[in-house]
Amino acid sequence: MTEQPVFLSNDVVARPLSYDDLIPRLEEVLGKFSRSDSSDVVQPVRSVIPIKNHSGFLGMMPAYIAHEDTLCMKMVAFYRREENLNLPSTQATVLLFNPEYGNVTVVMDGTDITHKRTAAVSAISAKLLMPAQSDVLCILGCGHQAFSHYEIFTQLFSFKEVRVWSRRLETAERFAAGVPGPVKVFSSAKEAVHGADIIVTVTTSSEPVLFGEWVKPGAHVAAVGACRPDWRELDDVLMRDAVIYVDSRDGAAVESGDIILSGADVFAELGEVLNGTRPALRNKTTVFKSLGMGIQDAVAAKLVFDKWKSSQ
Ligand SMILES: NC(=O)C1=CN([C@@H]2O[C@H](COP(=O)(O)OP(=O)(O)OC[C@H]3O[C@@H](n4cnc5c(N)ncnc54)[C@H](O)[C@@H]3O)[C@@H](O)[C@H]2O)C=CC1
Ligand SMILES: O=C(O)C1=NCCCC1
Repeated sequence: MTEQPVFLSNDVVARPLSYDDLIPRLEEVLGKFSRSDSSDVVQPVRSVIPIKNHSGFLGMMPAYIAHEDTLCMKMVAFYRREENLNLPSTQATVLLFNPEYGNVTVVMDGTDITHKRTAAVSAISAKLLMPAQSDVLCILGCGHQAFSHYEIFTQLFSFKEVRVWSRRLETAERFAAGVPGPVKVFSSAKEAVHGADIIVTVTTSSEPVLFGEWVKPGAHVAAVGACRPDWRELDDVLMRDAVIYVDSRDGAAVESGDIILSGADVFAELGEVLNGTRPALRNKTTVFKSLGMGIQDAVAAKLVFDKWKSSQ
């Protein structure tokens, strides 16, 4: 009944977690989350405490998915890392519980889960909201999330051009050398963004890095960084002019500086678009403001554990 929990290291977690498995599961759970009549999915807004001495935060992300009886908690520490490139900006651990007894059955490194489920949700937003003809992908920020976003976006879609920019040119050059396909490195974000159909922002910046006046009308932006109420990646012009989609309205109202400080209205949750209760306004400039959700980690962790068990 209360056996010792299994520990799965990041190598073990990363192997079985494929985007092909992840995307349909994420679409399903996002849809359920956004149904007002559904009690199948329980997930409060993340509770976050500051780690004052280290410019960091610790987020607790519990989730319960009743129909598959998955009880999960991710704990994620994240930091503002403008200066110190040798320290990680995000560290996550995922726990799976036995829902009947309440004991922890599995402890997993949450690194790969966090990289892949975040990129997969951005890709879902792009599938729904990017212009029908999307030739140019631009990624601002060249860290871990940039790699996972590059991986899934180039797997799912065909771009004629992939562009990158980061605060430091050498980081962008290292990124370009580390991915399998051709990438154009830019030393200016404005030039990188010019004419792009999809823009992914994956920086640890707390100030805007993307400005509305640079963005091509009709483009889609997946905004992944700036997960604190006083942090920004996007300026007021973009937030005012674009149609804003989020993963969770409740989360966005509490955690997203881009939404709170610009006063922008949220048009829809991604789950509402997946359910067909709100439209995907593909012809307009759209922003998907991602904050991350415990249910996303729960479905990813369940996939990993089921595959691991069947391989034993
Ligand atoms: N929405 C979600 O579900 C999730 C969001 N995140 C957030 O995504 C962002 C990226 O995460 P990682 O790739 O893991 O971080 P990372 O530390 O690996 O990479 C961050 C990148 O941003 C660049 N950068 C830092 N400050 C900048 C500035 N002022 N202007 C432009 N570029 C700057 C760095 O040079 C680096 O290339 C973070 O803000 C993180 O908190 C992370 C996980 C999940
Ligand atoms: O959902 C997550 O995981 C994270 N969200 C925002 C900040 C870092 C991790």
